[in-house]
Amino acid sequence: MPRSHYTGLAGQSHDQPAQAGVLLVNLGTPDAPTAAALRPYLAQFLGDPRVIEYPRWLWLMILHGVILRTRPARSAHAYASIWTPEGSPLRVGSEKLATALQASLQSIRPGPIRVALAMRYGAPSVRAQIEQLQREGVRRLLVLPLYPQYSATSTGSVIDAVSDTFKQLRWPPELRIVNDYHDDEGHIEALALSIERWWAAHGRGEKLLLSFHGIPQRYVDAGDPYFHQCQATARRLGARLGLDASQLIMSFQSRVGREPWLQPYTDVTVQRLAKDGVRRLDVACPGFAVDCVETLEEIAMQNRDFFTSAGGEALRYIPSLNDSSEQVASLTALILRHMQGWPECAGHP
Ligand SMILES: C=CC1=C(C)c2cc3[nH]c(cc4nc(cc5[nH]c(cc1n2)c(C)c5CCC(=O)O)C(CCC(=O)O)=C4C)c(C)c3C=C
Ligand SMILES: [Fe+2]
Ligand SMILES: [Fe+2]
Repeated sequence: MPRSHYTGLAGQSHDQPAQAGVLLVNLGTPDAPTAAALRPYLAQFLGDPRVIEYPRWLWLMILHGVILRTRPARSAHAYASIWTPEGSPLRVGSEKLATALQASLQSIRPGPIRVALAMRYGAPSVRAQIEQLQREGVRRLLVLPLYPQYSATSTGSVIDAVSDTFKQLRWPPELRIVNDYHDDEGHIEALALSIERWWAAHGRGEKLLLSFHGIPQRYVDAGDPYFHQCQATARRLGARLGLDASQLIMSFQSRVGREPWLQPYTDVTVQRLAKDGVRRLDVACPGFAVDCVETLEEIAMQNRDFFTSAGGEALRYIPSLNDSSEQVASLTALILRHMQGWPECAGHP
């Protein structure tokens, strides 16, 4: 008999109690802060047509012929400066968040909700984790991409990975996917509380800069709602913190390549603020659920240096929500709300 095309669970009892599962998905990260580990990671990430919308064959030639010869070594340097004894901050932080959410859901709905974590690029893959959840009896699945703002390059690509997996399953679970949570009440409150907690411990700077990951302007022109959602998050967070337009600034970081990305750029903005006389600048990155190379190196090191070199005194980075009690509470509520109507999750917390 030929091996079946579809992944099933041969031999598994079909009457085990149904479970609900939550699959958290973050971007992924290299296995080590070395050029050798960066190369396959960047090849998969930058080879994703959702991330680079460019004529396919031409881009693959540039990627493999030019970019993967130079960028891995440069990126490895950035990763080396933030690597921890436990590994990459993005992996460690995402795993801690998953563990904390499992415990939190367990205390409210003992038994039927399982939490797993997948990486869009690298391991554990979306496919491997969905198959694992199925083996554990999950018949209803909520996918929660750890991106508060929807972009086709981030959330859209997670949806691709889930869709590709589902095509291969003999008996896929019932599915829901969180598209974004950029203006979720509980999420805005969690951001505000964590910034206020940080201010209570460290004092307040003159201005608060909210730096989001950038994407090419062309994608927004083509209909990506990302810019609009970043603006909405910034506006709601600013209102909740009682900041006016002169105290709250928004910018976009991590530009790659030559075409225009969303503006204003973070590096240009921090230098302008220093030249305008701002001495103490607070920076938060509400688009990142968990701290990573983009926050810990690009903001807290690179942009801090840009700011002080241009005459500023101190750029203070306010950490992402990570596995804080604020984030665990807001995501627990978000998960239970999205699972409403599923028998495993009946009732309210
Ligand atoms: C070149 C195109 C890129 C697009 C478009 C893009 C969108 C995008 N990215 C994130 C979140 C993260 N990106 C991270 C790292 C990172 N991003 C790009 C490129 C694009 N991102 C590169 C090349 C890298 C690797 C690091 C480097 O070489 O500079 C990370 C951190 C990963 C880590 O391991 O710490 C995150 C998180 C979002 C949310 C997004 C679209 C909205
Ligand atoms: Fe990125
Ligand atoms: Fe970066």
